[in-house]
Amino acid sequence: MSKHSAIKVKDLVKHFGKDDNLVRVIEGASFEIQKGEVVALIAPSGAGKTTLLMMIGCVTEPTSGEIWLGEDLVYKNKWMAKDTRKIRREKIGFIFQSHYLIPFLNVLENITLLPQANDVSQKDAQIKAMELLKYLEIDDKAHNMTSQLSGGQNQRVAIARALANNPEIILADEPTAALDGERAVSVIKMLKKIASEQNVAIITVTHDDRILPYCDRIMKIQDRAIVFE
Ligand SMILES: Nc1ncnc2c1ncn2[C@@H]1O[C@H](COP(=O)(O)OP(=O)(O)OP(=O)(O)O)[C@@H](O)[C@H]1O
Repeated sequence: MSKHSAIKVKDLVKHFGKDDNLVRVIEGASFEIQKGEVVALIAPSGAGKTTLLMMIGCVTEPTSGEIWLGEDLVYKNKWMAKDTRKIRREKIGFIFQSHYLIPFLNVLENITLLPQANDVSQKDAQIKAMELLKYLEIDDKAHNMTSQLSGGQNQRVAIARALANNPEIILADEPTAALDGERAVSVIKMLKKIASEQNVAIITVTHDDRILPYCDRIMKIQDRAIVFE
């Protein structure tokens, strides 16, 4: 396991159902993603992009194989840790197509909710949240309700929320799908900056050709295996 590796997947298999209802989604996928890399994951609908992301994110249990996150073997034919939620909280930030911000909380409260649930004090959570909002250039919106923000601004808040626990890995599922061209590019540029400045590995599922030039590598699911372009 290299020191620079953020994600390593070996012989990963995922099937849903069995017998007549067996769906083979991933068959023997192996790949490695380095810290600081932004990788686009592209494949046709139903090919298994979300399933792959959710296995790496310790949400969906694989059928077999190995998953390493940094130096930790988190899955080897079974979850290796008793508490997969803890791994998720400590190592991973998720960003989705719909930002899933809570409409009746302001921007700052949305970002500090999870760290506070993880026993970070309100003061420390707010200091970190303000740092992130400054970094993402929306600190002037800290006390606004999310309903008062544009789609692109809300997606930045969702990025700040994903970063609030200092994750080693960000998993993004079509983070720019709801945005127009300029805002989509601004969000991917932001992710690229985070990856290189904070040494975070980012996998982003996308159907959006506009963001591919900003990614370091393009990963595809082809014949149930992973290939790089
Ligand atoms: N819980 C489940 N039970 C059974 N089959 C499932 C389940 N979740 C996903 N699948 C199947 O696994 C395959 C991959 O689904 P997945 O959602 O990962 O694809 P995707 O590439 O993300 O698709 P899209 O681009 O449409 O979001 C599909 O055939 C889907 O029907």
